[in-house]
Amino acid sequence: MKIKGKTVLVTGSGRGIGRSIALRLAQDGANLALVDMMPDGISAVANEIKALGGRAITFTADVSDPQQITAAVESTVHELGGMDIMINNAGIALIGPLIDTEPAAVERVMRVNVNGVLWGIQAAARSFKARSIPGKIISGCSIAGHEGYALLGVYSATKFAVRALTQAAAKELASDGITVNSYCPGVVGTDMWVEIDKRMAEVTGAKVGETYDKFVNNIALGRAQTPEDVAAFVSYLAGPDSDYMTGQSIIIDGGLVYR
Ligand SMILES: NC(=O)C1=CN([C@@H]2O[C@H](COP(=O)(O)OP(=O)(O)OC[C@H]3O[C@@H](n4cnc5c(N)ncnc54)[C@H](O)[C@@H]3O)[C@@H](O)[C@H]2O)C=CC1
Ligand SMILES: CC(=O)C(C)=O
Repeated sequence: MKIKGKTVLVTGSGRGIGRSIALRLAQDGANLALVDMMPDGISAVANEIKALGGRAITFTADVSDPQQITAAVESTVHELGGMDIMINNAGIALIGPLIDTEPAAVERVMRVNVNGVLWGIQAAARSFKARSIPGKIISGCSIAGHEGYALLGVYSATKFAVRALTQAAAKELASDGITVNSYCPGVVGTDMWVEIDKRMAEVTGAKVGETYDKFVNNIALGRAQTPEDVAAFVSYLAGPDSDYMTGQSIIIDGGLVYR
């Protein structure tokens, strides 16, 4: 209950990792603003939070549009009486060989994974500074932000960029008492990995399920990561025990990438 009474905005919280983060932080006592491009998921998650006795509001917004994400932050402050923690979780995958990658596909993944995180950092930092509060900004990175993966090359580049933004924002915002960190999961069994596995099968000729199994078999702890594993770490990043940490993109992957 270390974040009881705090207000948290989580992007991409209609399913997968974002949904688990929202539920975990609601259990920790936070009020939630749920943001996603798809309205149905966040509305279901809001109902789950309310059933737990928590408070949640929803905004359908595209993180790649700075106006939409700024509006979501401002409405959260207005409707919930504040916003203390921003979680830039929304992201999309792009799977395929670099030599075949089309400009439009690169632009799309950059707009969501890189620009989306930048606009989220910007909107949150402006809001924290305007209200003179020591907020926390937490973004979704990946093991692919520490190692470039074959057939996930552009996606990996976007996650390296998230690490760079995390470091630069931490340096720029430290004097305002704002901390900026990222979480770097490994192989989490969400819809994103269903898509990665399916597309990898199309590109490499592997059977459906084979690529996922190959990745999971390399995890030292012997199992795929659950969204709840990620949410437990984000709970630490959102709480006061991480107050002295800033500029870090921390791997939590069950033992797959060692840095
Ligand atoms: N699944 C995995 O193994 C890993 C995922 N990650 C990262 O964690 C984050 C969440 O991943 P998952 O939950 O697996 O993905 P997911 O695909 O299951 O869920 C992503 C959510 O984000 C929303 N979203 C996508 N684009 C959006 C946009 N432009 N604006 C607003 N919402 C948008 C989707 O509607 C969806 O609800 C992503 O940043 C991903 O790159 C990092 C490492 C591993
Ligand atoms: C989706 C993702 O980030 C990986 C490396 O699995």
